[in-house]
Amino acid sequence: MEKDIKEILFSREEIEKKIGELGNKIADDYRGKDLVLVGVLKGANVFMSDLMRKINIPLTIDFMAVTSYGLSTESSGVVKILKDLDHSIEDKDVLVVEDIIDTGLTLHYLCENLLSRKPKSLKICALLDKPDRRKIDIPIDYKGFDIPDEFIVGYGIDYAEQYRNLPYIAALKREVYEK
Ligand SMILES: O=P(O)(O)OC[C@H]1O[C@H](OP(=O)(O)OP(=O)(O)O)[C@H](O)[C@@H]1O
Ligand code: HPA
Ligand SMILES: [Mg+2]
Repeated sequence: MEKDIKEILFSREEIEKKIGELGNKIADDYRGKDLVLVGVLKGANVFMSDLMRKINIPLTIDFMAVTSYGLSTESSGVVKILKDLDHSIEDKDVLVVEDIIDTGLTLHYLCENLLSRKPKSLKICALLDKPDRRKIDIPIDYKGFDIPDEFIVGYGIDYAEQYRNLPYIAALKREVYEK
């Protein structure tokens, strides 16, 4: 896997430090509320499991699985729901946990869908923000890092379902996906 990596953008240690800061902020803001973390599978799986252990207040978790990239580096523009939430979010304080916001199409679609279920509040926590490629504006309430316009892998994030198990966040060499 390492031979396909162009550059490591954030090390395991940098990610851990940032998630500690995000977790503290979220715990302060949601103390006394009915917090539900909604993880967006599969990409946010690793981020979600580290983040929730840094939010030191009572909370519940749930997951949705959506996909729009498939085996490509370009969004198909069609967001497909593969798995829905297990529980109702009506009157809950929902925080969507996402690994990366690129075009914004996935979260735009997801937030519209979640808002129709009448949560008390809906906010977004994203580890990575790639603003150069945005097609739809998405307000990010809790953000980890800004990233350049490169195709990213690692720490849960894939190219064609590979590289999710890298412990760091990296840019993939162009030659790997421009064949
Ligand atoms: O802002 P966007 O351009 O919509 O891209 C961001 C989304 O794309 C990726 O998911 P993907 O569709 O690859 O599914 P996955 O999480 O299973 O990898 C990523 O995990 C985000 O959910
Ligand atoms: O840079 C990316 N890498 C992997 N998956 C993605 N989905 C949107 N952007 C990306
Ligand atoms: Mg993907």
